[in-house]
Amino acid sequence: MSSQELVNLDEFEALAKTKLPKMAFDYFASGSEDEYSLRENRNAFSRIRLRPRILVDVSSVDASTTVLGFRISMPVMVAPTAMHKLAHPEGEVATARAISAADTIMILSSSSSCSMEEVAATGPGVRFFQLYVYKDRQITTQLVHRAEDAGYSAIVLTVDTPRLGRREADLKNKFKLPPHVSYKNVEGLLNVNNLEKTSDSELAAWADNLFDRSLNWKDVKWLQSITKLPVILKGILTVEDAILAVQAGAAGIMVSNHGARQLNYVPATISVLEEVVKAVGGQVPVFLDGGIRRGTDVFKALALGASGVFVGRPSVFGLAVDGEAGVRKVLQMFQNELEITMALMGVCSIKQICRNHVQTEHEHHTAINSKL
Ligand SMILES: Cc1cc2nc3c(=O)[nH]c(=O)nc-3n(C[C@H](O)[C@H](O)[C@H](O)COP(=O)(O)O)c2cc1C
Ligand SMILES: CC(C)CC(=O)C(=O)O
Repeated sequence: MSSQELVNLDEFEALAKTKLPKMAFDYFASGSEDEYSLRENRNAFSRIRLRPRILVDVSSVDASTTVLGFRISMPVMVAPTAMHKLAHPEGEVATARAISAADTIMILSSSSSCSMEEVAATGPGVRFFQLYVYKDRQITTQLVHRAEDAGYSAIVLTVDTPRLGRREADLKNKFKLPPHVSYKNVEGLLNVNNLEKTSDSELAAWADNLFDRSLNWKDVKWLQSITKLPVILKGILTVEDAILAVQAGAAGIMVSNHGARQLNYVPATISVLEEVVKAVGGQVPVFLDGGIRRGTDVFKALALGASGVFVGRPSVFGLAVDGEAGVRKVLQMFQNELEITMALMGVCSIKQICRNHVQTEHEHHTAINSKL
């Protein structure tokens, strides 16, 4: 079946499952431990209702928006996900082409299977570089400078991964990269031959051996001291940390629980978005990822104050199903669903989306109780 026949992301995921080896599919799809947060990332969206306005002239609907000064076709961007060659032989190069064709922003994972230079060489496109801080700060610094040289426009520092969450599927599968897939950005830089086998998952052992667990707020300043690029902090789930992030000079915040792959029992990202926006939204853009699968999800996040959203697994499943064409189709689906949602909500531009367009579960119950 071609990706052109698929009508939603659940179908992409189901088809990806039939195409990929179990070890790869499980790595992409799973969350940590018993996956409470993974289910919540989706379920929390279904608890938010929409309040459409009618009889608005929606003959022209424009979903375009601006992120960090870049004009893009829609407020849906692509989150960093590692190891795209596990999904398709062309890896991140194919993903990058599809994203620039869709005229939106890609965050390239520092753990990509094509190098950041190979991705940059695919042609023009707005790209940010996601950073994991390695114990070896010299190599970390090199990565940041290479990203600058290759034309990346921001550094996205992931702050929720001092260790890898317990992904039981990976442990059971004894996750291991096949010979044709490697951490391209650090190839020849990090000594990976003598890694201590701390876990049955090679990925967890990689993080255990190489990631800098001492990473703390002072390092955000350190990162700013080695780059002129704006620094976005990815993985914030509390108002307290959002305030610290702004104090530390973050140019933006990503409310994210890493696709529910790190700490289980953290809340769904959409359920903490509004309090973070209330605390710091006036100062920096607040983005969200986690469980976005529909145009209506995008709309809900924007109504609760997000400046844009990112999708992780959807682009990987698109890639697995049909390479570059699959990722293009996934992004087209988001654009199309968002535009239809906007029209049915009585909204012609992203700026018109406001808080009154959504009703949370709590508001729904308050409204019912007040009538009793
Ligand atoms: C397979 C996979 C690999 C990921 N790799 C990275 C990574 O290298 N760096 C990072 O900051 N986040 C990584 N993430 C987290 C994503 O950036 C993002 O937060 C998450 O996927 C969003 O949730 P969603 O998949 O429900 O859209 C990864 C997520 C997945 C599913
Ligand atoms: C290489 C890994 C640390 C990538 C990652 O963040 C993930 O699998 O969630």
